[in-house]
Amino acid sequence: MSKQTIYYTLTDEAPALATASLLPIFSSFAKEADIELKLTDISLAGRILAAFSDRLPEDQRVEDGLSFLGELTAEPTANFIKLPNISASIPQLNAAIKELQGQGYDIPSYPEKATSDEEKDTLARYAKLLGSAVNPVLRQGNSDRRAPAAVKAFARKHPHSMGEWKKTSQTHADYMRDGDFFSSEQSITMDKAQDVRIEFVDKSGNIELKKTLPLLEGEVLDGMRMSASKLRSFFEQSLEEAKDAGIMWSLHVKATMMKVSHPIVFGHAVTVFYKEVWDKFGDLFDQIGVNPNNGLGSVYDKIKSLPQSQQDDILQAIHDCYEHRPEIAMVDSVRGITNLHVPSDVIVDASMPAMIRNSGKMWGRDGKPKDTKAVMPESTYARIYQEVINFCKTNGAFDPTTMGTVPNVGLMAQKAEEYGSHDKTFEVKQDGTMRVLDAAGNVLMQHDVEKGDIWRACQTKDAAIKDWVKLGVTRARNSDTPAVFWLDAERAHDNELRKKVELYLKDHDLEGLDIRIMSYNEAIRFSMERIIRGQDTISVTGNVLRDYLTDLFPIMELGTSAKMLSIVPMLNGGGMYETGAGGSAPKHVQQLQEENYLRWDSLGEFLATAVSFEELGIKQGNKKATVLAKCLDKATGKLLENNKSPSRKIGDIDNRGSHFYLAMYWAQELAAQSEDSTLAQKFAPLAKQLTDNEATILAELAAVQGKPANLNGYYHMDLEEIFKVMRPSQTFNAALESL
Ligand SMILES: NC(=O)C1=CN([C@@H]2O[C@H](COP(=O)(O)OP(=O)(O)OC[C@H]3O[C@@H](n4cnc5c(N)ncnc54)[C@H](OP(=O)(O)O)[C@@H]3O)[C@@H](O)[C@H]2O)C=CC1
Ligand SMILES: O=C(O)CCC(=O)C(=O)O
Ligand SMILES: [Mg+2]
Repeated sequence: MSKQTIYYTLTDEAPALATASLLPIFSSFAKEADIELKLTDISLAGRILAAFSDRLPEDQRVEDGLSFLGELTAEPTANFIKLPNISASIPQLNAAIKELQGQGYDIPSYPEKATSDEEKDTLARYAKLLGSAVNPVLRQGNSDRRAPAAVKAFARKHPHSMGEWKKTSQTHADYMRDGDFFSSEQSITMDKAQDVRIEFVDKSGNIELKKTLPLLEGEVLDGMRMSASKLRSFFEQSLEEAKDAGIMWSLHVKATMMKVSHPIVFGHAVTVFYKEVWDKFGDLFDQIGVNPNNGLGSVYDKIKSLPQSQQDDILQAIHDCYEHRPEIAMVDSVRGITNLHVPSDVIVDASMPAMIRNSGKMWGRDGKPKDTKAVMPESTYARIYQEVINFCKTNGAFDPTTMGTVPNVGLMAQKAEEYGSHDKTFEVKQDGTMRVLDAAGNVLMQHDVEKGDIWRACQTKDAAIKDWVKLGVTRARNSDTPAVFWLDAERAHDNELRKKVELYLKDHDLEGLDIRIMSYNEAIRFSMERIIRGQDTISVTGNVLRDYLTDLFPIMELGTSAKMLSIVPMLNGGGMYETGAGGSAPKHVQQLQEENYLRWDSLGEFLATAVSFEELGIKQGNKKATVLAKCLDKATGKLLENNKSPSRKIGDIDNRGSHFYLAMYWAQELAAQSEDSTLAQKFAPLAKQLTDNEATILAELAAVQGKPANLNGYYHMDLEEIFKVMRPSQTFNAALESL
């Protein structure tokens, strides 16, 4: 049998660090089944260098890992393990560029404004790297995320803490009642393949072509607009209400996944909250390049070039705003980082569940948890959070020891819905009309717009929808669990989808299955009523709800979405196995740098890798891979059973310690199994070596804790250095090498 390849991604922050310890273990074990794990760089820094490869000297060029993997998604044998990566906001991108320049890479800075051709080219290259730039390329299939039985059993036995909910809690979700995308959405299904045109028509009738879109037969196209003036009034009103009620105010957007629309929304929040600052210094800010869409951090950054007295005036004006505004939720109260500092700091999918788990409280300036008005302007999805809050107020906090589970089947293939919307999202420059015309010139949809409004289109391909329906039914069948399609009767887009869902469900044997279609509020209530009775309900949702629900429920059920199994069965037959459903945990890197302790839990990597091996067994007949997979799953179960996951605090076993236990249990399982005697013989000595040296290895791992660790970079860490930092046990390393 020829060698089979699994591509293991090198990403950013905590997952990249964990990779330095874990990949050598996976590779050593995999080679016994003729499997090679190839590290492929899709980190933010790697993507920046690849984008400017042509401008760099030979020895500084790097492979374009993302394009490589992107092309490979078309192959039926594609098998990737993807760890979470940074979906960069502009401040993150700038920091990464600065770091690379400091390391001697002659790459251009991010241009604030692009006038020359060269600047335009630079901006276009960086635009491709911004926000959610990796996932839509690699996720060439729909999403299947769930908590495996062993993980669920562990959470029931060792529950994480849950903050108590009081009926008197004043926390609530707030969203626009009018003027948002929800209230203006229009949607059509194409009856034939054709190019449609997106145009802007000004008040004098001049037409500007914004974009031509080639659409396929059966493709669903949506158009919607958010009114800037209504958004601003909404923010103002929400601030006044929070002030009057004496509660905090917090903003939750997803500036990375909705990388064009949400930074603009975020920018409006900044300029409404700090209105007086912008009234007074707006012109100056324009001159020095302050961009509110990049947060208040942009002000602090840009004013450094001004004389001290002027800086003091600006800082005073910012301070004065706090006098009449409600208290603002903090990202880091010790460092004074507010909710409005950086658009990527408060990501709705992770921040809302964290708040709900924490008695509905966010952190105040004094570091104390407080009730908050959680503002998510777009009402489409924000309403579900109010349902959860109401539910917790009535029923108390969820109980991880008894609650059921809500796995998700999410529509995201072929850049479905918001994933593909970025190049069709426009901030309107003057009053007029945005419209979409078919090839014959008929108007398919149109919206009256005003200067500053955000207009966007989304497209969803028929093949993606068909596959999503199939995946939903398959999951319902395989897990014998009711499945709910979350389709809102009030949404134009969902009504188009509903017709297809009803049609495609007929392709499947539904005998004995419980499959329903419900609006969002109904669906979440139904799922929560069941969950507190220990019952499971599959949510079959669109792309944004996929993102939101796969943090929301896992964070209640398991404490973190890092413990999810997250699979992308690709439309062309390959598979991508993602690790967990959360992000790259920047806080964890800080802890490692300060005290050489990494609390990242690699459970997601363990689960994903087992499925990746399992697939090689099924699709390529690699029997040894099947045995590796089974034993890895058993080892993961044992690791959970014996509580060998990393703890949060120094002194215990961290990420590296948990990897050692995984390797030891895995080797023990392989030595003990009888399906493949060659593997059993091969792993018996390793199992013995690791078991005999457990105390020595743990001592070697513990010895490095407590001192700062140097990574020679944050975005572009020194790989050799991180392998050294993450593999400090010579005894363990030698044992692996002896295989
Ligand atoms: N799939 C992807 O590629 C995704 C990428 N991202 C990116 O990740 C970055 C950070 O996003 P952010 O919103 O802060 O969300 P994160 O999920 O990275 O962090 C939130 C918190 O979740 C906990 N956490 C997450 N993963 C783990 C893990 N494996 N082990 C232990 N704890 C974990 C940590 O909490 P605690 O410290 O309390 O233990 C962490 O501080 C952003 O750049 C974002 O774009 C975000 C989502 C998905
Ligand atoms: O693509 C992204 O930016 C984030 C994705 C994410 O949060 C998720 O898939 O859960
Ligand atoms: Mg998410």
